[in-house]
Amino acid sequence: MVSNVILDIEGTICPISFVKDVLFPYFLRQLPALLDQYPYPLLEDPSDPIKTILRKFPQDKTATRDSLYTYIKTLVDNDVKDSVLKELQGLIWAKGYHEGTIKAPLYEDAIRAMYTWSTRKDKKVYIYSSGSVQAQKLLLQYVRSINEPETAPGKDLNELVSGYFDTTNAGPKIQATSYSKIAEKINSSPAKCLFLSDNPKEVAAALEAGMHSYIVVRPGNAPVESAPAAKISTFDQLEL
Ligand SMILES: CSCCC(=O)C(=O)COP(=O)(O)O
Ligand SMILES: [Mg+2]
Repeated sequence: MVSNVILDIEGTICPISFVKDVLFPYFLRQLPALLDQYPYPLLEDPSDPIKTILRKFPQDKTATRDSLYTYIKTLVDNDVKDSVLKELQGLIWAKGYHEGTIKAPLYEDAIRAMYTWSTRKDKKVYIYSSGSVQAQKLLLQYVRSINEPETAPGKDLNELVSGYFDTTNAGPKIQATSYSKIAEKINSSPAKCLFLSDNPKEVAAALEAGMHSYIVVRPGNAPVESAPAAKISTFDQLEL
């Protein structure tokens, strides 16, 4: 029996287009002004959280403002799941979410299932995304159903989630050991966990760790050629 449902975010509970067309462009618009406020090379300053993150990028990239900008932009343009980039993005997106500029459109079946599972005594919902834990919490704090207008009042779904995992606290999403670690952290055997993701490599890693897993197919996702597991197109197909 499945006791823990672990959800990927992009391409699973929300469209990839929200990340590519809303979140990434918002981040890139804020980036020049953010980098302009510092002298280079970046020196240590524990009192400044942004500078502290920027200094985690490779030292040769932080030598000048332009080399740092080019490096970060290249990571974003290539959708590199770099943990320092993800930490920085979480910090920048916070402004957009809190100001009301950004609201995350979630698939209606995903919202419904999260409510249903989290209110059952025998189920818990977790998140595992390449986005930082801070970015995950923000995204779930400002949610609208994908079928509602952008002006719809936001819902906060964080109370439905029992824990958040990213590449920093669990490890890379395409490695089986990350899923074993998550199971251990939530005091569960992998056999009692179900992982849902759009990425077949992530699904293969979860299966290797002994979890149940399905590939989630949503409009706009990359076509899945060789599938390591069955595909679902809505969470309504799951009988848990
Ligand atoms: C949750 S933060 C925004 C999405 C993001 O940056 C990302 O890399 C999502 O990757 P996922 O593992 O959820 O497919
Ligand atoms: Mg995904």
